[in-house]
Amino acid sequence: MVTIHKYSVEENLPHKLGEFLLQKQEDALNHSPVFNVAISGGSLINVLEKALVADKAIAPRIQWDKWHIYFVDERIVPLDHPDSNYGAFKAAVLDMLPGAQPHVYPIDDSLVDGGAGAYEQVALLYEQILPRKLDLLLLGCGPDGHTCSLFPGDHHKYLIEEKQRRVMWCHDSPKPPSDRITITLPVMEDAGAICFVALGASKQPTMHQIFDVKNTEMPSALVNELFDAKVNWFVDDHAFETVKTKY
Ligand SMILES: O=C1O[C@H](COP(=O)(O)O)[C@@H](O)[C@H](O)[C@H]1O
Repeated sequence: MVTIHKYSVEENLPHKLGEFLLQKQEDALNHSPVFNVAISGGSLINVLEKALVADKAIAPRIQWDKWHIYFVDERIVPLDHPDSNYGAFKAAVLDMLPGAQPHVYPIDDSLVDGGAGAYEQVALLYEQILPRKLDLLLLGCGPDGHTCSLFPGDHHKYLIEEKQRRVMWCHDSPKPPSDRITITLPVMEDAGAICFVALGASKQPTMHQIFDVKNTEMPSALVNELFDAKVNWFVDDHAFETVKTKY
């Protein structure tokens, strides 16, 4: 059974997420010198800024020098482009840190020349950079139920069905920018924990499909089904308002 952490605006979800991340940090550092976490882009980044930078009860307890931060997906644009997941994280979090910086591993497409096979090279390179087992994956969930750059529909099924390659690419994402690099399910299978964050009334139909209908055509619902015991969802009461099933 997945674990749902549901909060109202007054209950301050970013603070609760911050406490959860502190616990995950402690769990990891109890058995390892580093905390390996991979993050998404999109709306998650603003929540991370609130939880890890703006929250004065959480921020001083984050041991940034021990955090190794990877990305679960990236849009193929320059890293300083507003659509870059790394760029968004840098602007919202990294540039705001007053002291120690984490070790950060962007998915950097400028490492290849853009010729034939360039995307495959970026994916293969990132596969070598990613640790086999990440302590935590922090995921978003798009309105169509996509997570990372794993999109629903027959056209993108090859990404969901991939069993060998841990990092893949696609050229025709239904959500722009169209060229993307993404982790695949084997990375999720090996991860210690998975945590989704989904906020706001605009996510209501998606939450209904995932938690009532259990529509596993949606990659986020499939992640629930495959990895249930280690999956957490941080949701606000707006996003979860129309979910009927009790969790
Ligand atoms: O394009 C992307 O979208 C998803 C979901 O974003 P959200 O803004 O609806 O939360 C995100 O998790 C992913 O990393 C990103 O590339």
